[in-house]
Amino acid sequence: MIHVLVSDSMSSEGLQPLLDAAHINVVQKKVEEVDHELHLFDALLVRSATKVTEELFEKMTNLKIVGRAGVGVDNIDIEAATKHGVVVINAPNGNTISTAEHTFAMMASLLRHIPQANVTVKSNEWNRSAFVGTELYSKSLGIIGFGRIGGEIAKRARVFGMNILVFDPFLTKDRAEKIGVSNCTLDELLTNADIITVHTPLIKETRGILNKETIAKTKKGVYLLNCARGGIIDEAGLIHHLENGHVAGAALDVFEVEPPVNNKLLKFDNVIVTPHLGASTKEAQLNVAAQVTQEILNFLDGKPVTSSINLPTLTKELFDKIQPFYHLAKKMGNIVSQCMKVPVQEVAIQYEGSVAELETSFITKALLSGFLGARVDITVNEVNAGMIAKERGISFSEKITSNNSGYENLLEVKVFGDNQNFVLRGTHVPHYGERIVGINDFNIDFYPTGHLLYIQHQDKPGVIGRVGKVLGDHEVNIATMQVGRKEKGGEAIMMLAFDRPLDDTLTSQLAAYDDIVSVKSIDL
Ligand SMILES: NC(=O)C1=CN([C@@H]2O[C@H](COP(=O)(O)OP(=O)(O)OC[C@H]3O[C@@H](n4cnc5c(N)ncnc54)[C@H](O)[C@@H]3O)[C@@H](O)[C@H]2O)C=CC1
Ligand SMILES: O=C(O)C(=O)COP(=O)(O)O
Repeated sequence: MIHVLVSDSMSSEGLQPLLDAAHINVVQKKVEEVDHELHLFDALLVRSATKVTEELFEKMTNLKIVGRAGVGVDNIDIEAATKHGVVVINAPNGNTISTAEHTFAMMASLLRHIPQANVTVKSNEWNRSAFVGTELYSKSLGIIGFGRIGGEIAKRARVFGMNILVFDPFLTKDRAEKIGVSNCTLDELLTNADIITVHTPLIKETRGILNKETIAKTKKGVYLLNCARGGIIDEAGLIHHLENGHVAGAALDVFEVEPPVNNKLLKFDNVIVTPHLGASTKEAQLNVAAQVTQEILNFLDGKPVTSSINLPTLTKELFDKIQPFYHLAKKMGNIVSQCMKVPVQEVAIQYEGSVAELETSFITKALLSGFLGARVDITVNEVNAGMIAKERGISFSEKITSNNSGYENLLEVKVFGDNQNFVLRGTHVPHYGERIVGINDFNIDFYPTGHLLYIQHQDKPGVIGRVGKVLGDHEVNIATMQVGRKEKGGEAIMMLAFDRPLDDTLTSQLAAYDDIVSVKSIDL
């Protein structure tokens, strides 16, 4: 008998195939209610309420798979799941429409003061002049984060006669053209939008993307919406601009702390709120429950799953052989992604030497997952990297070459982006480890780990000394340093490694020097 625990409320229609399976025992109870039987369960199904922690994995010793009936997996400790050998799956597109519709409903409500007016009429007031609204028609809607939900909102906004401004650094020209929107810079969006809505994942780059400083750049009287994740709009910054009257109103479905406790935002008349209801429709709940149910059934049946977000199931023998290249490829993808912060159309990987005899498709996916990992909400891995690349309009290819560049094995990745290409070469030396041996046309040799600084500069006396002095003046210790050049006095590169991350002011200071062409900080 297989035991499945469903610990958050879920559509029973969606769960039906699991409930019908004779060999599966489904228990619909909260984790706390089955504390003494946790070791029995093979599968766990959750929404956002259950916190799937390391401690829970330790108690659920028989657990093989966690299914998240929704998109965000921030309530699941993915690293712990992977460590415990538990596959985590989600339902990435089951609630897209519902969340887009909820955002739209919030936008209309905000501009027409519907929640506030509703309260007064029910309190026997009839004050029409207090609730004069604003039309959506011909207003500019700024969408920050143009993935599944952002794209659906744009379609609806167009029908309402709105102008659409999009900011998404990873949106390719092709996809933008297909949907009929044009990408702009964040500043262009901030200064031109009448209404701004955020639909990015909550990651380092997007936490507080709207804050005291960025909101100050918006039009006076701007409306702001967050139906993605609490923290993408910095709550303190929003409060500041509500108090000074710069922001005309805000609609929030999500909060930095949920449920909100003593949150000042709830005190503003021009802030309307819902309790994280984006995905709460019958349809979305049926979709997400049915999707994870099917995936769990496939998985328990030994069939492949399509929306796994952590490690795939690999035989140990195969994994042992490709493990060194897996780690190298992942880091190479990550380095390229951090050096190419522009939309990318193509990733081409080439294998040379002994690595070409292994399961290269898996290594290609590892490289892609390293590349995409910094750009999307869900944890990208070898299982879903190809699918996500395709969704983002990024094509990828792999080629085995008979070239002999002198290395026992060599991986080369070429990335083609908007007006910019990048080439990185890496090798794995047994008993010595991973090495990056080439960047664009330059030969170099460094260990890809920790905090790195990649500097393109002119090969002139004093440049290296100046870099050393700036870092020294800031008490930054250089752990290792490699330089490469093509010809005397021409273009050159430096790769420096540090024991701690560098702050942005330091990289900007270095980038300002005449003979320094670019400075990119890389964290692995
Ligand atoms: N309120 C609710 O109940 C729900 C909230 N969500 C949240 O909505 C968010 C978006 O979901 P999807 O559209 O399905 O995800 P998605 O992954 O399809 O789209 C996210 C987009 O954000 C972009 N992005 C990444 N970093 C960025 C940056 N620094 N600046 C601007 N754009 C950036 C990505 O390129 C991508 O296009 C997720 O965080 C999800 O958790 C999702 C469903 C329901
Ligand atoms: O899918 C998501 O990311 C959501 O935020 C929806 O969360 P929920 O399942 O409604 O608790």
